[in-house]
Amino acid sequence: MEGNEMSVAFENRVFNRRSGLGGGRMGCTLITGFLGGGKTTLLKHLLDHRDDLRLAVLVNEFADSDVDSLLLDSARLNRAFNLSTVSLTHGCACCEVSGPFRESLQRIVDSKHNFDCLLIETSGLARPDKFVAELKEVGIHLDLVVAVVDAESLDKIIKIDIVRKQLEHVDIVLLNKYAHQLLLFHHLELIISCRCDLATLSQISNAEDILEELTAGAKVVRSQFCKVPVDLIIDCSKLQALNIEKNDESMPGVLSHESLPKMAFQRYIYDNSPLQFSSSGHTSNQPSVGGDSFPHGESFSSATFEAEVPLSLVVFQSKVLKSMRCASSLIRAKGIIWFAENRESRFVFQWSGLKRVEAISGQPWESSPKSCIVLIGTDKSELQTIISQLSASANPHNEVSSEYGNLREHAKSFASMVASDDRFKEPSLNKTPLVIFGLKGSPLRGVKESQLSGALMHVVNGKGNIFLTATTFGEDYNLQILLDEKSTVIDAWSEIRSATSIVVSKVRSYGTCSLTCSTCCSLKYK
Ligand SMILES: Nc1nc2c(ncn2[C@@H]2O[C@H](COP(=O)(O)OP(=O)(O)OP(=O)(O)O)[C@@H](O)[C@H]2O)c(=O)[nH]1
Repeated sequence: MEGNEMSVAFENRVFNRRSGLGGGRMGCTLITGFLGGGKTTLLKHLLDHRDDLRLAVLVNEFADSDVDSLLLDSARLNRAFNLSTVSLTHGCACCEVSGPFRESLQRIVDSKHNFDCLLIETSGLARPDKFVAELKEVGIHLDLVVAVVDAESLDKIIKIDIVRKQLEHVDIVLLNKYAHQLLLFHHLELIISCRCDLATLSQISNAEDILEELTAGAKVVRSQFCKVPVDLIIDCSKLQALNIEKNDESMPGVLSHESLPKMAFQRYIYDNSPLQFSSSGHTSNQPSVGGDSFPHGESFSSATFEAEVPLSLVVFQSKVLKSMRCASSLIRAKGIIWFAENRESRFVFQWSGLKRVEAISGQPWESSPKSCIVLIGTDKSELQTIISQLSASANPHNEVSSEYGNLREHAKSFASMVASDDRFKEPSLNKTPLVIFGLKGSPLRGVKESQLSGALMHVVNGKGNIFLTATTFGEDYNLQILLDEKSTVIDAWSEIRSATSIVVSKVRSYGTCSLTCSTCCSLKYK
């Protein structure tokens, strides 16, 4: 597929139809914000908590890939809610896809589904103003522009021109990756998770100062994982409550489609050995990184890596992550990974904000497994290096490394160290050299295993010396570590232990458990 990927999902629920929220008129919310702030997280939250709202969803991706629909799991949504997906290609939505974008809007307007609200997620590098003009053309009334902002990194990214532009005309800003301390009084569990989250109080107040200056009176709402009331984002009646009037004319439609340079994006498809990369219809033996200079004052490039053979986790953590950490211009990476060491699981890989890295698997493959990773940055050569390392990690013979004998020995001794620490659950080893382990939760204290182990993963991966992946199945949340030849077991264990102390001390500082609970006591939370 060429060009930009935009998907339109139509919810086709024929039961319980109501008239649209705005007295028969379909509402429309535009979700904007820089790369990695949490727009897709907000969309997921809205879809999961929409009750009987009939939503049309339109997602725009900067890169030449449908990775966002993979991350949103639109295949599952389509099946569960009878959604249909339409792909729109070619270019960045704010510049080049006005034709397909308008066609999609028209389909929504003409559809018999009587949608309550259209949600549009712009790409993290899009200016919202062009969308506004297109909406106006097809007669869709824009109710709200919501920006999702990474509270931890706002002071760094605010220097980027597009970030400032995105915030100029918003009604609501979700200052994300933080949860307010007052939640303590509602539910202990939330205060604990907030204390394990990313932004500090000083980063929050700094971000609020920046937003006050830039957004001219937008309502700023602190959030964690974008967990805000759905009607804040969707219910048009909220507009009155917030005293916000959206006038389409207030958004400057300054971008002229014709005057903008054409944006070309390339994708790389790993096609077995010898390496072949195809990019926008042309094939080359040399990987090269796509993306022209960005027409909004910054120069961003994107590259997509795809492989239909599994990637070696050993190589991924020793080479790919290393090259990502060395790439100072890498801003965002995301995608789905098929690891040779854990073939049944589909890992969602995320690199965002201040180099936060996670790889979490919760679902088996629903179609043929493959990896698809999108990279966005400002230096093409750095993206190229990462692409080369990704290619090197592809395991065309689909075989598990012959070195696994040694790695298994490492795994066994690491597992015995974990087993000796009573803050951890009993570790296990599977047939690959992965050690599966995790922190104990405390149900009486309202501390879930997933919160503690998730926080541990962020602390450890944030430091960058070792790499933890995670698998989730319902309430179960397990971490996984693969100790390759370079990482010594003792160093890895000492790093995990000190990160555990950080995570546990946060719980101890803020928890107020008055129960005599053996789990808490054994976790030393008191
Ligand atoms: N710790 C933490 N992580 C968060 C929070 N909200 C989102 N994330 C993580 O941040 C990463 C990026 O979130 P996305 O929702 O994909 O961000 P996005 O704005 O859609 O990113 P682009 O599509 O690249 O523009 C993911 O790993 C999320 O799980 C939060 O409140 N706290």
